[in-house]
Amino acid sequence: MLSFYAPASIGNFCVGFDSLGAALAPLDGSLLGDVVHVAAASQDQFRCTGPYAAFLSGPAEDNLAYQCLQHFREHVAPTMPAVALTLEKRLPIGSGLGSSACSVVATFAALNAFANTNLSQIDLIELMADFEGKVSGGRHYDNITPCFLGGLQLTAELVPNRAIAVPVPQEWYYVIAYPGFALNTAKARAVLPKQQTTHDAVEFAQRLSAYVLLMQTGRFAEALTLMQDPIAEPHRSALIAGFAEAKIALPELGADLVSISGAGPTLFTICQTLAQAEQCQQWLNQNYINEHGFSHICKLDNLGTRALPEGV
Ligand SMILES: Nc1ncnc2c1ncn2[C@@H]1O[C@H](COP(=O)(O)OP(=O)(O)OP(=O)(O)O)[C@@H](O)[C@H]1O
Ligand SMILES: N[C@@H](CCO)C(=O)O
Repeated sequence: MLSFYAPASIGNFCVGFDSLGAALAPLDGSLLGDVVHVAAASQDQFRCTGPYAAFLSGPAEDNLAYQCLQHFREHVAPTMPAVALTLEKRLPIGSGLGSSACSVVATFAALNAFANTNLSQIDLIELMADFEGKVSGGRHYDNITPCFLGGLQLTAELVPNRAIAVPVPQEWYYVIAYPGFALNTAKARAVLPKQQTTHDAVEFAQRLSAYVLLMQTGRFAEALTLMQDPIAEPHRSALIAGFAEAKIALPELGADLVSISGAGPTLFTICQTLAQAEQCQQWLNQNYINEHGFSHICKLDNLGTRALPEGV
């Protein structure tokens, strides 16, 4: 049996709407992402298990992982032997942590390995983005590529190989807090303005290009000062109960940045020390998350999607 883990990710990474994303690795070593198991079988079978499987209790046809299996069988590897595919759904749906991307990426990575198809990086990313785009109300790569490749990725159709890794400082800690309620990505995209003024478009390009160049040259403190999101945050914060309060409270506890992870409602902070990250996490546990929510202090996951040793 093959088992593939695909990590959660922060879409947009504040400055790069639809263009920048980072994969997450909790400090405590827990698996914050989905796992897909593939084993040989007498005929194709699909199962969804795990803590969030109950939120995908409809027919298999509605599950992205099953749709990816069907597509792979019909269009990529028709001669692949029959498989039993199990999605271990470990991330909440509509979380802003790239939950749908995790299922899609883990499934295609596992099937690509099982069938020895050796698809190129571009072909795999394109397949993954097709399926992510089906449910999220727009085609974007900023969960798919960090989830697949790890690290912080500048990612778009026009980027060579769809992704370029951007360096990050070792010192940054990322506190993520999922408040315990869902926000559908398509709904969070629908509240955004359909057009930007020339001034706003130019400013977005200036901010993102300066940010990436500063990160690339190790000028991390200056890069951090550019982390603002005029594109999505002003329109989405009203959809996320408690976000405005957190944006005020957390900088006083040492957060250098408070922003929305992907389409929300998960929030993330950047802190320079573990002590500051712990203070922010404590505040978020007390003030932002309900009984269904959770928080983690993370570093970036530099491995991306990978095979797990048997028995994990
Ligand atoms: N395996 C799956 N994982 C997640 N969502 C799935 C899956 N299969 C089907 N879906 C459906 O896809 C939709 C995903 O919604 P949405 O894009 O808001 O979630 P998300 O991926 O968690 O968001 P985000 O990318 O902001 O983290 C839901 O309607 C959900 O029912
Ligand atoms: N870039 C996407 C990420 C979705 O998680 C958005 O903000 O809509």
